[in-house]
Amino acid sequence: MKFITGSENQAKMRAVTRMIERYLGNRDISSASVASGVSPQPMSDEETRQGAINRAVAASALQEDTYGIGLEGGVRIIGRTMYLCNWGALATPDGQVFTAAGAQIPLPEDLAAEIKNGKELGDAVDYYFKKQQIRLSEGAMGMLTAQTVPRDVLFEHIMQLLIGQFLYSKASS
Ligand SMILES: O=P(O)(O)OP(=O)(O)OP(=O)(O)OC[C@H]1O[C@@H](n2cnc3c(O)ncnc32)[C@H](O)[C@@H]1O
Ligand SMILES: [Mg+2]
Repeated sequence: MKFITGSENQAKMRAVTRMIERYLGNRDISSASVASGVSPQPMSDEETRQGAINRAVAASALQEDTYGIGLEGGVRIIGRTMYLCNWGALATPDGQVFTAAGAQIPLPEDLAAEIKNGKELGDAVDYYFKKQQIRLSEGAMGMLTAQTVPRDVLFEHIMQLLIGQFLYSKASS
């Protein structure tokens, strides 16, 4: 079983590697930058989910007999509140695609306003917290939860949901 993650982001790679090793054992896992096919800053659950699916399918297509993983971050608005949203997808070599979403929390109003003005969340978060490259470490989720849920842990949960559905489908087929 060979896996390619459709991103070079270290927070995503940490989550993928840890969860595959935990549930599927020692596997060949690599990463490659692939197109998400959606905007750099997805603005809805639909768009974020599609980005994850596109990355997973593109990563799976890079090599023969390879599973592709796509993880995508975005925001979505409910009423007057903007929430962080994250989606993941696992594409199998035979064309199945599993999807799962992560937990969501509201963004502070100032941060939401920056994103509504066209700023990417990654840049807006660095500016807001006066820190560099937060998206590669604890992420907005980690900063806004006093580090109780850093970005890699959020992605680990999504990976558990993807691997779990995959194992269930294999067991029940
Ligand atoms: O290299 P890739 O895989 O593209 O990783 P990324 O950090 O850009 O992550 P996404 O494209 O999945 O996320 C879309 C945008 O939202 C930002 N983002 C998403 N979740 C974030 C988080 O928890 N903390 C900081 N930025 C986040 C991210 O930096 C992008 O600007
Ligand atoms: Mg990106």
